[in-house]
Amino acid sequence: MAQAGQQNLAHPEDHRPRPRNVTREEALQLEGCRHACHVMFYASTTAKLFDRVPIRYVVLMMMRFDGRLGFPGGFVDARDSTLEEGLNRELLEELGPVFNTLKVTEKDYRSSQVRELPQKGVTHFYTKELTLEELEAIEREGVCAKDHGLEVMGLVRVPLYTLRDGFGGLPAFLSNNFIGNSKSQLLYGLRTLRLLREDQIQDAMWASQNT
Ligand SMILES: O=c1[nH]cnc2c1ncn2[C@@H]1O[C@H](COP(=O)(O)OP(=O)(O)O)[C@@H](O)[C@H]1O
Repeated sequence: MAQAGQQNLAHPEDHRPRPRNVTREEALQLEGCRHACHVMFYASTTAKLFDRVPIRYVVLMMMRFDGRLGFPGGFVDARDSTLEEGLNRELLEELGPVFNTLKVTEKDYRSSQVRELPQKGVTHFYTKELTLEELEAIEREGVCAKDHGLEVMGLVRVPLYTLRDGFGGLPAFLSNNFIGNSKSQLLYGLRTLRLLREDQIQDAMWASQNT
């Protein structure tokens, strides 16, 4: 799986080592590091905001217990025989009973990144397209999940449009605080799945940083 395109968004004056892309096989051979898996669920929609602005895709992230945005998922541990088993276990805890039947599989795997600090760890990223009905079932049943109101404060939809003021929508969303490399994973997902064009992504990033 090609790994190009997932960029590290560290501040230019931040001299900490950047996370680096590795293949799944390389990642699994690394010793002494924890593995975490996260997934971006998305679904296409014909809905329009104010009957005018096409939503195009519903992309799910979540507000975490620490006030930062991230994707559903978490650490894989010794209980789990595969990365996907660990991810599906986390999804059941965070998002609830839908994940007794809906499963993320190896074919949904997209990329892995290793970071050295504060401690060595690997984050594996998955994307999975759902029907709008499946995605809405996750949103509805999420309130019944074990972690709801604790580790998960709520699911949020990522606005992919930019409003006429040039900031509302995706640029404003990108100005939030994101956990780890989840912002870079979001942009990577939007880019590689072609949910947005490259110029739309660049414009939104520019507006987010300069407005
Ligand atoms: O959406 C994400 N993308 C990438 N890394 C993340 C994301 N959410 C959390 N992390 C990182 O993954 C690791 C596991 O955190 P998380 O809070 O998901 O696990 P847990 O629920 O098992 O405690 C931490 O190092 C955290 O910084």
